[in-house]
Amino acid sequence: MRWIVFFGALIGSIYCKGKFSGHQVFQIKVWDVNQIRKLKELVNTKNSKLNFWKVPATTERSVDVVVPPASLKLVKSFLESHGLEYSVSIKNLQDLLDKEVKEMKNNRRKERSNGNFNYGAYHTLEEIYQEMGRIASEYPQLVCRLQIGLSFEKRPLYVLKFSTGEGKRPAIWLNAGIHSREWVTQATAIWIARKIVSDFGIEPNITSILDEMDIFLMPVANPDGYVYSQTKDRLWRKTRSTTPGSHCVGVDPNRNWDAGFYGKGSSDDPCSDLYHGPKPHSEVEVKSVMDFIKSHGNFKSFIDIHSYSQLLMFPYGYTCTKARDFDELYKVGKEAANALKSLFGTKYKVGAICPTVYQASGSSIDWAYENGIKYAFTFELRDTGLYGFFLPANQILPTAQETWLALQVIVKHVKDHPY
Ligand SMILES: CC(C)C[C@H](C(=O)O)[C@H](C)S
Ligand SMILES: [Zn+2]
Repeated sequence: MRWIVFFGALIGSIYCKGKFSGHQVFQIKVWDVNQIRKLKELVNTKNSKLNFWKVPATTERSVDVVVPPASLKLVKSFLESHGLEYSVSIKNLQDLLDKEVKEMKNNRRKERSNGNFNYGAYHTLEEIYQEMGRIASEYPQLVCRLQIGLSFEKRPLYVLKFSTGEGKRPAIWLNAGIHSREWVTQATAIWIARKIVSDFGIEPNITSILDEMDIFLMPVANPDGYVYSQTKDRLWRKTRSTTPGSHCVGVDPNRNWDAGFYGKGSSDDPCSDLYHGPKPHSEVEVKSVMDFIKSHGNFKSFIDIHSYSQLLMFPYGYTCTKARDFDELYKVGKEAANALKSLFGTKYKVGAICPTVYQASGSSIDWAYENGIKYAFTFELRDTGLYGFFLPANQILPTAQETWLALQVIVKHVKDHPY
């Protein structure tokens, strides 16, 4: 009898095993270009089922890769045989996932009983959309929740507009969650929404900015992907659109913009996480933002919030040629990174995308910059790989608070340097 129970439990555990059970994250040090070349071989190993969170790019940047249990031996011998130093930053990815799920469930119970939105927790799309609606209804003179379209799976694309005036005033676009698995970005964005309404009229900086400019904030730029990352695959990055002739789903919404589209640093393989899509703005989530910004016609800044690596970057990504405003953007970026660091000492690297990380074609800020929006920046929030996309919820508030300091530097510079 006991054997049956044992096998039942074993099978049960196999079928109930989490998707990431036994998956480890290796952080690989890269010291020279030869090692980068070697690691690129690993990236291109078909069916290795490796999920690269940070791809081999520069010698200043470690490579983070999720290794499934079946590939642990192979990867370790590959690294050791090529003299590549590595550490195991996450011993069992499933443990972090289980913790996240448990914390979200506990938090949901608390919020249902006390009716408050806990900004230090991760939320579902529905909860974030509800909080956006609540903020708009609490401060109707200052903010409204706009719908700029529907996602591929017909979910609303909501934006909060903060404005104290009429017409098409000079405006700033704050984008978050374009890559669904980067959960700290959606959480940071909804915290910023609450911060703006709480501080307006009290804190001089945001008050003076909103006296002259409008802010548009989109906490979840890829809602379908976000729901999928919460219900099916925590590491989902792309949209959920289907590609005729391919069994693979989704387009990388940060390779789908019409700026260097199709170029190096994107992929034409629908199964790649960097798939640029069949044409520029093929993704309704991207086209809706582009159409809104173009029809408005008076945006002066576009800031796209991602995670992770602690970087503050500006154009270009599709080429390593310097942008004409390189010096000014670098200076503003450095000031913003210093402001961020002043709170908890969190260090950010500042630079143009291509030389700082890798060539990335079709990115949002390259499109913005090439369409006359000079102050275009991409943030990569915490951390540098200890937790990566699984940043614990207890780091949401400090991340949001420090990021807000940096954003205020940028937005104040935009206000003080009209063009
Ligand atoms: C502009 C690029 C380098 C940003 C990056 C990406 O889209 O790969 C995100 C941080 S995931
Ligand atoms: Zn991203």
